[in-house]
Amino acid sequence: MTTLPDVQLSALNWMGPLPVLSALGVGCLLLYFVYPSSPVFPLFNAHEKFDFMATKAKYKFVEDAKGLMKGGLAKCDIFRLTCDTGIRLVLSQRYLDEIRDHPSLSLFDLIRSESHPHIKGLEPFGQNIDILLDLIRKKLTVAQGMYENTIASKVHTELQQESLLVLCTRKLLLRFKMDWHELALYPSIQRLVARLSCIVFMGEEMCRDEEWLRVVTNYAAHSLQANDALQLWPSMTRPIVARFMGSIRILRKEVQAARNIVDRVIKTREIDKENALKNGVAPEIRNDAIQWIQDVAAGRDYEPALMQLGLALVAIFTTADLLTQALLDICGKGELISELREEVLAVLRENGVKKTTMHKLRLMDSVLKESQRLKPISLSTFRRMAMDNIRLADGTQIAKGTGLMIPNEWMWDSQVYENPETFDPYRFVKLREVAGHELSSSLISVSPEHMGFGLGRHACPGRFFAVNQVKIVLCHVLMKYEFKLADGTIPRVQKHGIRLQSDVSAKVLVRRRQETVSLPDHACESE
Ligand code: HEM
Repeated sequence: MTTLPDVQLSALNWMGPLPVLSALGVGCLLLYFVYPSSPVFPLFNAHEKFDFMATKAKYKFVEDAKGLMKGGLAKCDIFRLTCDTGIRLVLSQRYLDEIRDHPSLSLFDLIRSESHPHIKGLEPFGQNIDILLDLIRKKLTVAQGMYENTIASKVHTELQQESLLVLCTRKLLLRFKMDWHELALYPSIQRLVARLSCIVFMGEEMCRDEEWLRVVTNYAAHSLQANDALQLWPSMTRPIVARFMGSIRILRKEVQAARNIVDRVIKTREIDKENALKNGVAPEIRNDAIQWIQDVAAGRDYEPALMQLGLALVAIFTTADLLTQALLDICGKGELISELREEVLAVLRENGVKKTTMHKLRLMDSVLKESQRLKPISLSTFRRMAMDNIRLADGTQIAKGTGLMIPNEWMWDSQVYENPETFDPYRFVKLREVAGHELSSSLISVSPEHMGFGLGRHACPGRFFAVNQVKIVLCHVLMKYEFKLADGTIPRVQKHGIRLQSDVSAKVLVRRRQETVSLPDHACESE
Protein backbone atom coordinates (compact mmCIF):
# COMPACT_ATOMS: atom_id res chain seq x y z
CA MET A 1 0.00 0.00 0.00
CA THR A 2 1.27 3.46 -0.85
CA THR A 3 1.33 5.81 2.15
CA LEU A 4 0.89 9.54 1.77
CA PRO A 5 4.59 10.38 2.35
CA ASP A 6 5.52 7.86 -0.34
CA VAL A 7 3.18 9.57 -2.78
CA GLN A 8 4.75 12.91 -1.94
CA LEU A 9 8.18 11.43 -2.32
CA SER A 10 7.51 9.92 -5.73
CA ALA A 11 5.91 13.17 -6.89
CA LEU A 12 9.02 15.00 -5.76
CA ASN A 13 11.20 12.59 -7.69
CA TRP A 14 9.06 13.06 -10.73
CA MET A 15 8.93 16.81 -10.69
CA GLY A 16 12.51 17.31 -9.59
CA PRO A 17 13.20 20.50 -7.61
CA LEU A 18 10.01 22.29 -8.76
CA PRO A 19 8.02 21.90 -5.50
CA VAL A 20 11.02 22.99 -3.43
CA LEU A 21 11.52 26.08 -5.57
CA SER A 22 7.80 26.90 -5.46
CA ALA A 23 7.81 26.55 -1.67
CA LEU A 24 10.83 28.86 -1.48
CA GLY A 25 9.08 31.34 -3.78
CA VAL A 26 5.94 31.34 -1.61
CA GLY A 27 8.16 31.74 1.47
CA CYS A 28 9.92 34.76 -0.06
CA LEU A 29 6.61 36.37 -1.01
CA LEU A 30 5.27 35.81 2.49
CA LEU A 31 8.38 37.43 3.92
CA TYR A 32 8.02 40.28 1.44
CA PHE A 33 4.42 41.02 2.30
CA VAL A 34 4.32 40.21 5.99
CA TYR A 35 7.72 41.02 7.51
CA PRO A 36 8.31 44.64 6.55
CA SER A 37 4.74 45.73 7.10
CA SER A 38 4.84 45.30 10.89
CA PRO A 39 2.91 48.36 12.07
CA VAL A 40 4.76 48.83 15.35
CA PHE A 41 8.00 50.57 14.38
CA PRO A 42 8.61 52.49 11.14
CA LEU A 43 10.85 50.78 8.60
CA PHE A 44 13.00 53.50 7.01
CA ASN A 45 14.50 51.57 4.13
CA ALA A 46 11.73 49.23 3.07
CA HIS A 47 12.60 47.42 -0.13
CA GLU A 48 11.18 48.49 -3.42
CA LYS A 49 8.25 46.75 -5.09
CA PHE A 50 10.11 44.16 -7.14
CA ASP A 51 13.14 43.85 -4.87
CA PHE A 52 11.74 40.55 -3.57
CA MET A 53 14.84 39.48 -1.67
CA ALA A 54 15.49 43.02 -0.38
CA THR A 55 18.85 42.83 -2.16
CA LYS A 56 18.85 46.50 -3.15
CA ALA A 57 17.86 47.60 0.35
CA LYS A 58 20.62 45.44 1.81
CA TYR A 59 23.20 46.84 -0.61
CA LYS A 60 22.17 50.37 0.32
CA PHE A 61 22.70 49.50 3.96
CA VAL A 62 26.08 47.93 3.21
CA GLU A 63 27.12 51.14 1.45
CA ASP A 64 25.73 53.72 3.85
CA ALA A 65 24.73 52.23 7.19
CA LYS A 66 25.86 55.35 9.02
CA GLY A 67 23.73 57.68 6.91
CA LEU A 68 20.66 55.46 7.27
CA MET A 69 21.05 55.19 11.04
CA LYS A 70 21.69 58.91 11.41
CA GLY A 71 18.69 59.75 9.22
CA GLY A 72 16.47 57.44 11.29
CA LEU A 73 17.68 58.78 14.63
CA ALA A 74 17.00 62.34 13.48
CA LYS A 75 13.33 61.35 13.14
CA CYS A 76 12.73 59.08 16.12
CA ASP A 77 14.30 57.09 18.93
CA ILE A 78 13.26 53.67 17.75
CA PHE A 79 12.77 52.35 14.23
CA ARG A 80 13.63 49.46 11.93
CA LEU A 81 16.18 49.15 9.14
CA THR A 82 16.74 46.51 6.52
CA CYS A 83 20.36 45.61 7.23
CA ASP A 84 22.57 43.16 5.38
CA THR A 85 21.84 40.70 8.20
CA GLY A 86 18.06 41.17 8.08
CA ILE A 87 15.61 43.61 9.60
CA ARG A 88 16.94 45.10 12.84
CA LEU A 89 15.37 47.33 15.43
CA VAL A 90 17.49 50.45 15.94
CA LEU A 91 17.28 52.23 19.29
CA SER A 92 18.82 55.52 20.29
CA GLN A 93 21.42 55.62 23.05
CA ARG A 94 18.81 56.96 25.47
CA TYR A 95 17.67 53.36 25.93
CA LEU A 96 21.14 52.19 26.93
CA ASP A 97 20.82 52.54 30.70
CA GLU A 98 17.63 50.55 30.71
CA ILE A 99 18.75 47.67 28.55
CA ARG A 100 22.55 47.42 28.91
CA ASP A 101 22.30 44.65 31.51
CA HIS A 102 18.95 43.18 30.48
CA PRO A 103 19.07 39.42 31.15
CA SER A 104 16.83 38.64 28.16
CA LEU A 105 19.12 40.34 25.66
CA SER A 106 21.80 38.09 24.21
CA LEU A 107 24.77 39.03 22.05
CA PHE A 108 25.78 35.49 21.26
CA ASP A 109 22.31 34.47 20.01
CA LEU A 110 22.30 37.41 17.63
CA ILE A 111 25.75 36.55 16.30
CA ARG A 112 24.78 32.89 15.96
CA SER A 113 21.64 33.84 14.03
CA GLU A 114 23.76 35.86 11.59
CA SER A 115 26.66 33.45 11.15
CA HIS A 116 25.06 30.22 9.93
CA PRO A 117 26.69 27.70 12.31
CA HIS A 118 24.29 25.05 10.95
CA ILE A 119 26.14 25.20 7.62
CA LYS A 120 29.15 22.91 7.47
CA GLY A 121 32.29 25.03 7.52
CA LEU A 122 30.76 27.68 9.76
CA GLU A 123 30.33 25.49 12.88
CA PRO A 124 32.85 27.48 14.99
CA PHE A 125 30.25 30.28 15.27
CA GLY A 126 27.95 27.94 17.17
CA GLN A 127 30.32 26.88 19.94
CA ASN A 128 29.23 26.94 23.55
CA ILE A 129 29.76 30.60 24.47
CA ASP A 130 29.56 29.88 28.22
CA ILE A 131 32.69 27.73 28.04
CA LEU A 132 34.47 30.48 26.09
CA LEU A 133 33.38 33.12 28.60
CA ASP A 134 34.47 30.96 31.55
CA LEU A 135 37.81 30.42 29.85
CA ILE A 136 38.36 34.15 29.38
CA ARG A 137 37.05 35.31 32.76
CA LYS A 138 38.32 32.53 35.00
CA LYS A 139 41.59 31.66 33.30
CA LEU A 140 42.85 34.06 30.65
CA THR A 141 42.39 37.33 32.53
CA VAL A 142 43.73 35.82 35.73
CA ALA A 143 46.78 34.28 34.05
CA GLN A 144 47.70 37.18 31.82
CA GLY A 145 50.25 38.61 34.28
CA MET A 146 52.13 35.35 33.94
CA TYR A 147 52.22 35.77 30.18
CA GLU A 148 53.32 39.35 29.97
CA ASN A 149 56.99 38.56 30.15
CA THR A 150 56.66 35.67 27.71
CA ILE A 151 54.75 37.83 25.27
CA ALA A 152 57.12 40.75 25.73
CA SER A 153 60.16 38.61 25.07
CA LYS A 154 58.41 36.99 22.12
CA VAL A 155 57.60 40.38 20.57
CA HIS A 156 61.23 41.25 21.11
CA THR A 157 62.41 38.08 19.37
CA GLU A 158 59.93 38.45 16.53
CA LEU A 159 60.92 42.00 15.84
CA GLN A 160 64.59 41.20 16.16
CA GLN A 161 64.40 38.40 13.65
CA GLU A 162 61.95 39.75 11.18
CA SER A 163 61.34 43.26 10.09
CA LEU A 164 57.85 43.70 11.51
CA LEU A 165 57.33 40.14 10.37
CA VAL A 166 57.63 40.90 6.71
CA LEU A 167 57.46 37.58 4.95
CA CYS A 168 60.71 37.48 3.08
CA THR A 169 64.05 35.74 3.11
CA ARG A 170 66.78 36.35 5.64
CA LYS A 171 68.94 37.90 2.93
CA LEU A 172 66.33 40.50 2.18
CA LEU A 173 65.71 41.02 5.87
CA LEU A 174 69.33 41.88 6.44
CA ARG A 175 69.16 44.44 3.71
CA PHE A 176 65.91 45.79 5.14
CA LYS A 177 67.20 46.05 8.63
CA MET A 178 68.46 49.59 8.54
CA ASP A 179 66.99 50.82 5.27
CA TRP A 180 63.55 52.24 4.80
CA HIS A 181 61.37 49.54 3.34
CA GLU A 182 57.73 49.36 2.42
CA LEU A 183 55.28 46.92 3.91
CA ALA A 184 51.54 46.37 4.11
CA LEU A 185 50.88 47.11 7.76
CA TYR A 186 47.76 45.09 8.52
CA PRO A 187 48.97 41.67 7.32
CA SER A 188 52.21 42.10 9.29
CA ILE A 189 50.41 43.14 12.45
CA GLN A 190 47.80 40.43 12.05
CA ARG A 191 50.52 37.81 11.80
CA LEU A 192 52.32 39.16 14.83
CA VAL A 193 49.10 39.20 16.89
CA ALA A 194 48.19 35.69 15.68
CA ARG A 195 51.56 34.40 16.88
CA LEU A 196 51.39 36.17 20.21
CA SER A 197 47.83 35.01 20.89
CA CYS A 198 48.84 31.52 19.91
CA ILE A 199 51.34 31.37 22.79
CA VAL A 200 48.43 31.66 25.19
CA PHE A 201 45.78 29.83 23.18
CA MET A 202 47.72 26.83 21.84
CA GLY A 203 50.99 26.78 23.76
CA GLU A 204 54.35 28.33 22.93
CA GLU A 205 55.53 25.55 20.64
CA MET A 206 52.60 26.17 18.27
CA CYS A 207 53.09 29.90 17.78
CA ARG A 208 55.50 29.29 14.92
CA ASP A 209 53.45 26.56 13.31
CA GLU A 210 52.90 28.00 9.84
CA GLU A 211 49.98 25.70 9.10
CA TRP A 212 48.08 26.74 12.22
CA LEU A 213 48.73 30.43 11.56
CA ARG A 214 47.44 29.96 8.03
CA VAL A 215 44.33 28.15 9.26
CA VAL A 216 43.32 30.85 11.75
CA THR A 217 43.96 33.80 9.46
CA ASN A 218 42.38 32.12 6.45
CA TYR A 219 39.40 31.00 8.45
CA ALA A 220 38.56 34.49 9.67
CA ALA A 221 38.89 36.10 6.24
CA HIS A 222 36.83 33.49 4.40
CA SER A 223 34.15 33.16 7.08
CA LEU A 224 33.57 36.90 6.90
CA GLN A 225 33.34 36.72 3.13
CA ALA A 226 31.03 33.68 3.22
CA ASN A 227 28.66 35.19 5.78
CA ASP A 228 28.52 38.48 3.86
CA ALA A 229 27.59 36.63 0.68
CA LEU A 230 25.03 34.36 2.37
CA GLN A 231 23.22 37.32 3.94
CA LEU A 232 22.07 38.41 0.50
CA TRP A 233 19.98 35.25 0.10
CA PRO A 234 16.72 34.41 1.86
CA SER A 235 17.66 32.43 4.96
CA MET A 236 15.96 29.21 3.95
CA THR A 237 17.93 29.03 0.69
CA ARG A 238 21.35 29.59 2.31
CA PRO A 239 22.26 25.96 3.03
CA ILE A 240 21.66 25.22 -0.67
CA VAL A 241 23.55 28.30 -1.87
CA ALA A 242 26.45 27.42 0.45
CA ARG A 243 27.04 24.19 -1.46
CA PHE A 244 28.13 26.20 -4.47
CA MET A 245 30.31 28.74 -2.70
CA GLY A 246 34.09 28.60 -3.07
CA SER A 247 34.63 30.30 0.29
CA ILE A 248 32.56 27.62 2.05
CA ARG A 249 34.65 24.92 0.41
CA ILE A 250 37.80 26.60 1.74
CA LEU A 251 36.26 26.93 5.21
CA ARG A 252 35.42 23.23 5.30
CA LYS A 253 39.02 22.40 4.45
CA GLU A 254 40.34 24.78 7.11
CA VAL A 255 38.01 23.37 9.77
CA GLN A 256 39.30 19.90 8.93
CA ALA A 257 42.90 21.15 9.07
CA ALA A 258 42.16 22.76 12.47
CA ARG A 259 40.75 19.46 13.74
CA ASN A 260 43.85 17.59 12.60
CA ILE A 261 46.23 20.08 14.20
CA VAL A 262 44.41 20.48 17.52
CA ASP A 263 43.78 16.73 17.86
CA ARG A 264 47.48 16.13 17.20
CA VAL A 265 48.49 18.62 19.90
CA ILE A 266 46.09 17.06 22.42
CA LYS A 267 47.22 13.53 21.57
CA THR A 268 50.90 14.48 21.95
CA ARG A 269 50.14 15.96 25.34
CA GLU A 270 48.33 12.82 26.42
CA ILE A 271 51.26 10.65 25.34
CA ASP A 272 53.73 12.94 27.18
CA LYS A 273 51.58 12.70 30.29
CA GLU A 274 51.39 8.90 30.10
CA ASN A 275 55.14 8.65 29.59
CA ALA A 276 55.85 10.97 32.51
CA LEU A 277 53.60 8.94 34.79
CA LYS A 278 55.19 5.71 33.60
CA ASN A 279 58.62 7.11 34.47
CA GLY A 280 57.43 8.29 37.87
CA VAL A 281 57.84 11.96 36.89
CA ALA A 282 55.19 14.61 37.52
CA PRO A 283 53.52 15.44 34.19
CA GLU A 284 54.09 18.95 32.85
CA ILE A 285 51.34 21.35 33.89
CA ARG A 286 50.15 23.20 30.82
CA ASN A 287 49.00 26.77 31.15
CA ASP A 288 47.27 27.60 27.93
CA ALA A 289 43.78 27.65 26.49
CA ILE A 290 43.85 24.00 25.36
CA GLN A 291 44.23 22.97 28.99
CA TRP A 292 41.99 25.72 30.39
CA ILE A 293 39.08 24.78 28.15
CA GLN A 294 39.30 21.21 29.47
CA ASP A 295 39.36 22.58 33.02
CA VAL A 296 36.44 25.00 32.72
CA ALA A 297 34.26 22.77 30.52
CA ALA A 298 33.73 20.48 33.50
CA GLY A 299 31.89 17.85 31.50
CA ARG A 300 30.10 20.25 29.13
CA ASP A 301 30.26 19.16 25.52
CA TYR A 302 32.64 21.00 23.19
CA GLU A 303 34.97 20.39 20.30
CA PRO A 304 38.52 21.63 20.99
CA ALA A 305 39.36 22.63 17.40
CA LEU A 306 36.13 24.59 16.94
CA MET A 307 36.68 26.33 20.28
CA GLN A 308 40.16 27.36 19.17
CA LEU A 309 38.81 28.75 15.91
CA GLY A 310 36.11 30.59 17.88
CA LEU A 311 38.72 32.07 20.17
CA ALA A 312 40.87 33.16 17.24
CA LEU A 313 37.83 34.73 15.57
CA VAL A 314 36.98 36.97 18.54
CA ALA A 315 40.55 37.77 19.55
CA ILE A 316 43.04 38.10 16.72
CA PHE A 317 41.37 40.32 14.18
CA THR A 318 39.90 42.80 16.62
CA THR A 319 43.29 43.22 18.30
CA ALA A 320 45.19 43.49 15.00
CA ASP A 321 42.64 46.03 13.79
CA LEU A 322 43.10 48.30 16.82
CA LEU A 323 46.89 48.13 16.57
CA THR A 324 46.87 48.85 12.84
CA GLN A 325 44.50 51.77 13.20
CA ALA A 326 46.52 53.28 16.06
CA LEU A 327 49.77 52.99 14.10
CA LEU A 328 48.17 54.56 11.04
CA ASP A 329 46.79 57.37 13.21
CA ILE A 330 50.18 58.25 14.66
CA CYS A 331 52.15 57.87 11.42
CA GLY A 332 53.78 61.16 10.51
CA LYS A 333 53.14 62.73 13.92
CA GLY A 334 56.80 63.02 14.89
CA GLU A 335 56.32 64.99 18.07
CA LEU A 336 53.68 62.63 19.37
CA ILE A 337 55.84 59.61 18.56
CA SER A 338 58.75 61.16 20.46
CA GLU A 339 56.51 61.77 23.47
CA LEU A 340 55.24 58.20 23.31
CA ARG A 341 58.82 56.92 23.22
CA GLU A 342 59.76 59.07 26.19
CA GLU A 343 56.79 57.72 28.12
CA VAL A 344 57.72 54.13 27.27
CA LEU A 345 61.30 54.73 28.36
CA ALA A 346 60.37 56.47 31.59
CA VAL A 347 57.80 53.91 32.62
CA LEU A 348 59.71 50.81 31.58
CA ARG A 349 63.02 51.97 33.08
CA GLU A 350 61.30 52.35 36.38
CA ASN A 351 59.08 49.31 36.39
CA GLY A 352 59.87 46.79 33.66
CA VAL A 353 57.08 45.02 31.78
CA LYS A 354 54.34 44.35 34.32
CA LYS A 355 50.61 44.83 34.63
CA THR A 356 51.18 48.10 36.50
CA THR A 357 53.56 49.27 33.79
CA MET A 358 50.95 48.96 31.11
CA HIS A 359 48.54 50.92 33.25
CA LYS A 360 51.07 53.74 33.59
CA LEU A 361 51.40 54.27 29.86
CA ARG A 362 48.77 56.98 29.97
CA LEU A 363 49.55 58.79 26.74
CA MET A 364 49.66 55.50 24.88
CA ASP A 365 46.36 54.54 26.51
CA SER A 366 44.84 57.85 25.41
CA VAL A 367 46.11 57.45 21.84
CA LEU A 368 44.59 53.98 21.62
CA LYS A 369 41.29 55.05 23.12
CA GLU A 370 41.09 58.00 20.76
CA SER A 371 41.89 55.78 17.80
CA GLN A 372 39.14 53.42 18.87
CA ARG A 373 36.73 56.30 19.47
CA LEU A 374 37.11 57.51 15.91
CA LYS A 375 37.16 54.01 14.44
CA PRO A 376 35.63 51.33 16.61
CA ILE A 377 35.18 47.89 15.05
CA SER A 378 31.56 48.69 14.32
CA LEU A 379 29.10 51.57 14.01
CA SER A 380 27.13 49.71 16.64
CA THR A 381 29.08 47.78 19.26
CA PHE A 382 25.89 47.10 21.23
CA ARG A 383 23.82 44.51 19.42
CA ARG A 384 21.49 41.98 20.98
CA MET A 385 18.72 39.49 20.34
CA ALA A 386 15.60 39.54 22.51
CA MET A 387 15.25 36.07 24.00
CA ASP A 388 11.83 36.97 25.46
CA ASN A 389 9.16 39.59 24.97
CA ILE A 390 10.46 42.73 26.63
CA ARG A 391 8.49 45.75 27.81
CA LEU A 392 10.44 48.95 28.34
CA ALA A 393 9.60 51.67 30.88
CA ASP A 394 7.99 53.90 28.22
CA GLY A 395 5.72 51.04 27.16
CA THR A 396 7.79 50.04 24.09
CA GLN A 397 7.34 46.32 23.40
CA ILE A 398 10.19 44.34 21.89
CA ALA A 399 9.08 40.97 20.61
CA LYS A 400 11.01 37.78 21.35
CA GLY A 401 13.38 37.02 18.47
CA THR A 402 13.94 40.69 17.54
CA GLY A 403 17.51 41.59 16.60
CA LEU A 404 18.38 45.07 17.82
CA MET A 405 21.25 47.50 17.85
CA ILE A 406 22.18 50.81 19.40
CA PRO A 407 24.43 52.98 17.19
CA ASN A 408 27.50 54.52 18.82
CA GLU A 409 26.19 58.09 18.40
CA TRP A 410 27.83 59.64 21.45
CA MET A 411 31.35 58.66 20.44
CA TRP A 412 31.10 61.25 17.66
CA ASP A 413 28.78 63.75 19.31
CA SER A 414 29.94 67.35 19.77
CA GLN A 415 27.86 67.56 22.96
CA VAL A 416 30.05 64.83 24.43
CA TYR A 417 33.46 65.44 22.82
CA GLU A 418 34.91 68.73 21.68
CA ASN A 419 35.78 68.62 17.97
CA PRO A 420 34.62 65.01 17.74
CA GLU A 421 35.92 64.57 14.17
CA THR A 422 39.49 65.46 15.14
CA PHE A 423 42.07 62.90 16.28
CA ASP A 424 43.26 64.33 19.59
CA PRO A 425 45.85 61.96 21.08
CA TYR A 426 45.79 63.85 24.40
CA ARG A 427 41.98 63.81 24.74
CA PHE A 428 41.75 61.06 27.33
CA VAL A 429 44.90 62.08 29.21
CA LYS A 430 43.23 65.46 29.72
CA LEU A 431 39.87 63.88 30.57
CA ARG A 432 41.50 61.81 33.34
CA GLU A 433 42.15 65.07 35.15
CA VAL A 434 38.45 65.93 35.16
CA ALA A 435 36.63 64.81 38.30
CA GLY A 436 34.38 61.85 37.63
CA HIS A 437 36.28 60.80 34.49
CA GLU A 438 39.45 59.42 36.09
CA LEU A 439 38.54 55.79 35.53
CA SER A 440 36.21 55.99 32.54
CA SER A 441 38.99 57.61 30.50
CA SER A 442 41.15 54.52 30.41
CA LEU A 443 41.07 52.18 27.44
CA ILE A 444 39.69 49.18 29.31
CA SER A 445 36.75 51.15 30.71
CA VAL A 446 33.45 50.97 28.93
CA SER A 447 30.86 53.73 29.13
CA PRO A 448 27.92 55.00 27.04
CA GLU A 449 30.25 57.74 25.76
CA HIS A 450 32.82 55.23 24.55
CA MET A 451 31.58 51.81 23.56
CA GLY A 452 34.67 50.58 21.73
CA PHE A 453 34.44 47.37 23.74
CA GLY A 454 30.65 47.42 24.00
CA LEU A 455 28.72 47.96 27.20
CA GLY A 456 26.88 46.14 29.95
CA ARG A 457 26.78 42.45 30.68
CA HIS A 458 28.22 41.46 27.30
CA ALA A 459 30.99 44.07 27.17
CA CYS A 460 34.12 42.46 25.75
CA PRO A 461 35.59 40.14 28.41
CA GLY A 462 38.83 39.82 26.40
CA ARG A 463 39.66 43.53 26.54
CA PHE A 464 42.06 43.26 29.47
CA PHE A 465 44.10 40.72 27.57
CA ALA A 466 43.83 42.61 24.28
CA VAL A 467 44.83 45.96 25.73
CA ASN A 468 47.94 44.58 27.40
CA GLN A 469 48.95 42.79 24.24
CA VAL A 470 48.47 45.91 22.12
CA LYS A 471 50.52 48.01 24.53
CA ILE A 472 53.38 45.53 24.70
CA VAL A 473 53.59 45.41 20.92
CA LEU A 474 53.39 49.19 20.65
CA CYS A 475 56.24 49.62 23.16
CA HIS A 476 58.46 47.45 21.00
CA VAL A 477 57.41 48.91 17.67
CA LEU A 478 57.93 52.45 18.94
CA MET A 479 61.33 51.74 20.39
CA LYS A 480 62.67 49.60 17.56
CA TYR A 481 61.27 51.31 14.47
CA GLU A 482 60.78 54.52 12.68
CA PHE A 483 57.74 54.46 10.49
CA LYS A 484 55.77 56.69 8.16
CA LEU A 485 53.07 56.32 5.55
CA ALA A 486 54.35 55.14 2.19
CA ASP A 487 54.16 57.66 -0.65
CA GLY A 488 50.64 57.83 -2.02
CA THR A 489 49.07 56.04 0.93
CA ILE A 490 46.04 57.77 2.38
CA PRO A 491 44.54 55.30 4.88
CA ARG A 492 40.81 54.89 4.43
CA VAL A 493 38.58 53.06 6.89
CA GLN A 494 36.93 50.14 5.12
CA LYS A 495 33.19 50.04 5.65
CA HIS A 496 30.75 47.23 5.13
CA GLY A 497 27.35 47.85 6.70
CA ILE A 498 28.05 48.55 10.35
CA ARG A 499 31.50 46.93 10.17
CA LEU A 500 34.49 49.29 10.23
CA GLN A 501 37.96 48.01 9.48
CA SER A 502 41.29 49.73 9.42
CA ASP A 503 42.74 50.04 5.93
CA VAL A 504 44.10 46.55 5.28
CA SER A 505 45.95 47.70 2.18
CA ALA A 506 47.66 50.73 3.75
CA LYS A 507 51.41 50.68 3.16
CA VAL A 508 53.99 52.09 5.53
CA LEU A 509 57.71 52.71 5.28
CA VAL A 510 59.66 51.22 8.16
CA ARG A 511 63.28 51.14 9.25
CA ARG A 512 65.15 50.11 12.35
CA ARG A 513 66.03 52.90 14.74
CA GLN A 514 69.66 53.80 15.30
CA GLU A 515 69.38 54.69 18.97
CA THR A 516 70.40 52.24 21.63
CA VAL A 517 68.34 51.94 24.75
CA SER A 518 68.67 49.37 27.40
CA LEU A 519 65.64 48.45 29.44
CA PRO A 520 65.05 45.82 32.09
CA ASP A 521 62.79 42.76 31.92
CA HIS A 522 62.68 41.87 28.24
CA ALA A 523 61.88 45.46 27.46
CA CYS A 524 62.83 47.22 24.31
CA GLU A 525 66.37 47.19 23.06
CA SER A 526 66.95 48.95 19.85
CA GLU A 527 69.94 47.86 17.89
C1 HEM B 1 41.02 45.26 20.54
C2 HEM B 1 40.49 44.08 20.60
C3 HEM B 1 39.03 43.80 20.82
C4 HEM B 1 37.95 44.58 20.55
C5 HEM B 1 37.91 45.96 19.91
C6 HEM B 1 36.78 43.83 20.97
C7 HEM B 1 35.49 44.30 20.87
C8 HEM B 1 34.37 43.61 21.33
C9 HEM B 1 33.04 44.12 21.28
C10 HEM B 1 32.63 45.48 20.74
C11 HEM B 1 32.23 43.19 21.81
C12 HEM B 1 30.72 43.28 21.96
C13 HEM B 1 30.39 43.89 23.33
C14 HEM B 1 28.93 44.19 23.53
O1 HEM B 1 28.12 43.77 22.73
O2 HEM B 1 28.58 44.86 24.53
C15 HEM B 1 33.05 42.06 22.17
C16 HEM B 1 32.57 40.89 22.72
C17 HEM B 1 33.36 39.80 23.00
N1 HEM B 1 34.74 39.73 22.91
FE1 HEM B 1 35.97 41.20 22.31
N2 HEM B 1 37.18 42.63 21.47
C18 HEM B 1 38.55 42.57 21.41
C19 HEM B 1 39.36 41.54 21.83
C20 HEM B 1 38.90 40.36 22.36
C21 HEM B 1 39.75 39.28 22.80
C22 HEM B 1 41.28 39.29 22.79
C23 HEM B 1 38.92 38.27 23.22
C24 HEM B 1 39.27 36.92 23.76
C25 HEM B 1 40.38 36.59 24.31
C26 HEM B 1 37.55 38.74 23.05
C27 HEM B 1 36.43 38.00 23.35
C28 HEM B 1 35.13 38.47 23.28
C29 HEM B 1 33.96 37.68 23.61
C30 HEM B 1 33.94 36.22 24.05
C31 HEM B 1 32.85 38.51 23.45
C32 HEM B 1 31.38 38.14 23.68
C33 HEM B 1 30.96 38.52 25.11
C34 HEM B 1 29.59 38.03 25.48
O3 HEM B 1 28.89 37.44 24.66
O4 HEM B 1 29.18 38.26 26.65
N3 HEM B 1 37.59 40.00 22.53
N4 HEM B 1 34.36 42.35 21.88
